[in-house]
Amino acid sequence: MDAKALWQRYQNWLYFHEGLGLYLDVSRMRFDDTFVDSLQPKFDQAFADMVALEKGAIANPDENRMVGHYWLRNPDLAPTPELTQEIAQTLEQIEAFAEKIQTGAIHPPRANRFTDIISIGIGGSALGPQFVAEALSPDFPPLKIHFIDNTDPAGIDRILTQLRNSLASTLVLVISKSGGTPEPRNGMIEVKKAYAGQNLEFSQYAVAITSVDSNLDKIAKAEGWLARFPMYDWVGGRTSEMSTVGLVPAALQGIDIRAILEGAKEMDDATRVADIKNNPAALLALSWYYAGNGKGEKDMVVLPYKDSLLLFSRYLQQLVMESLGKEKDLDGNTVYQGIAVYGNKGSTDQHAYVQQLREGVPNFFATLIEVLEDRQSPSPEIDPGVTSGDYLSGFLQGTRQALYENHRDSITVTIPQVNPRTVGALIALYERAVGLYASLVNINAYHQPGVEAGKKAAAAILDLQKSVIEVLQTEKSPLTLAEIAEKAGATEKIEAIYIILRHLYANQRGVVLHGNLGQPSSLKVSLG
Ligand SMILES: O=P(O)(O)OC[C@H]1O[C@](O)(CO)[C@@H](O)[C@@H]1O
Repeated sequence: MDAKALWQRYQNWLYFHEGLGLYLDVSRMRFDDTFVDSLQPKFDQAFADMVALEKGAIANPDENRMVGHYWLRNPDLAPTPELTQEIAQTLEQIEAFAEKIQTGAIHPPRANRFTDIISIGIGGSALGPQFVAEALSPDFPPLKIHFIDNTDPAGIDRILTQLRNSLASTLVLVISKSGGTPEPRNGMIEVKKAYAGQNLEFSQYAVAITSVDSNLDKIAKAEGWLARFPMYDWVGGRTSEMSTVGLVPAALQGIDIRAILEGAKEMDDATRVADIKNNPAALLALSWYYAGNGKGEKDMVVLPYKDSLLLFSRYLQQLVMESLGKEKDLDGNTVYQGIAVYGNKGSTDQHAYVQQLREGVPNFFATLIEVLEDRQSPSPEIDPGVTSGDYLSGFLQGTRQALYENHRDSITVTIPQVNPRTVGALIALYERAVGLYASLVNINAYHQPGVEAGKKAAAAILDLQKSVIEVLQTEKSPLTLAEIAEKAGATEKIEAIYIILRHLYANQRGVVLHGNLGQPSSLKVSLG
């Protein structure tokens, strides 16, 4: 396409949201009008599905749940007056709590105010809060947030060591919708022990964000924690940033949560429009469908050209991949759907993997995120008439152009600045795009059956570990792996037993391995 035609295509397809100052450019996705027309019936269905979802249909049939994250930013849309009221009241409670914490009206027993937060949670109970903290937390927040988002002992130690001298003024948020996920549970237990180690009464520092009557909720209630905030079954983990999960940590850091909600609401209004060309989420879904042939054949590389948006790709990874990565469609057919997402930030990645994007295997499409405002103050000149921001902007355009010239497609999302409104709008944009795309490919975007399989397998390994220890406790002489497996009634699990024992041995957990560690059949095992 010559320059003139390309400029025309750019103008034809450019989407602009005036209120948010947000642009979306899909002109560098090479679909033609015939392709767009061919998808119109699927889009008609997708728009209709979305209307039903917003009205409270059971859009997550396997779990028999409504899907209501859109109500969080516009409570009047909730299907019952009770829900509308509950959403509004919870928001007020969050704000009141944050204010009391920040002013010291609620303070820890041995300090006049809280200075830090440990946020314990995983997946949707961590990624949104992490993304928002990185994007929006002020340089000197009223409370500084630290995350424990795994069951890695060294990772937990790192946070607890950093906070060793300020634990007495550190608030702990335990965030888990189900209230039973092992990683946050382990984190909570370890953190609780650390507080006990400093003679601090954990309940006076702890806040639970979880479903009413979950295991976590019961513990928090029984122990009299500082506060409990409800999480709703009609909000999925990966779409929970605008529920208590995201809003409590954000408010505590002094982030304007009403502005996040407002930005999301404005975007929700824009993405409700049943017209592909005038709906930015539909334009994204169309582009994704085009890029991957409706089968996820191309990966989505997300490159925000702004350091504070670094975690956007990680956030999107869960939103997109946990929602769209499905074996079965809604009719039970095996479809193996999904879109792989990765990325960090521009122009940093220019010096890492953009070489492959430009010249290597063409198995992706890029999403470039542009932020118009360089910084909040005037920029010094690096060269005469040129600033660092000009370089960043130039690198973005350069990458977009270089990719296009080599037949690599890209989408560009442009926002005026990174602020609570635009961050809320970005989240809402992608939530809706995922929902629409799921309808286009006829899958349930709101369940995650695959994760359960991994959780079950992990639980089975921990059960096996118990059986192996029991076998070793009843045997006086060292045993081979085969003997242990047989006595544990798990001959087919000998490899897992070897890996369990190697881990216990490496951590001085009372297991001794004699023989060549690299030759499992030579090993004899005993309790030391
Ligand atoms: O908030 P919870 O219930 O601890 O779950 C954490 C995460 O685990 C998952 O259920 C599975 O990975 C995610 O969907 C969820 O965000």
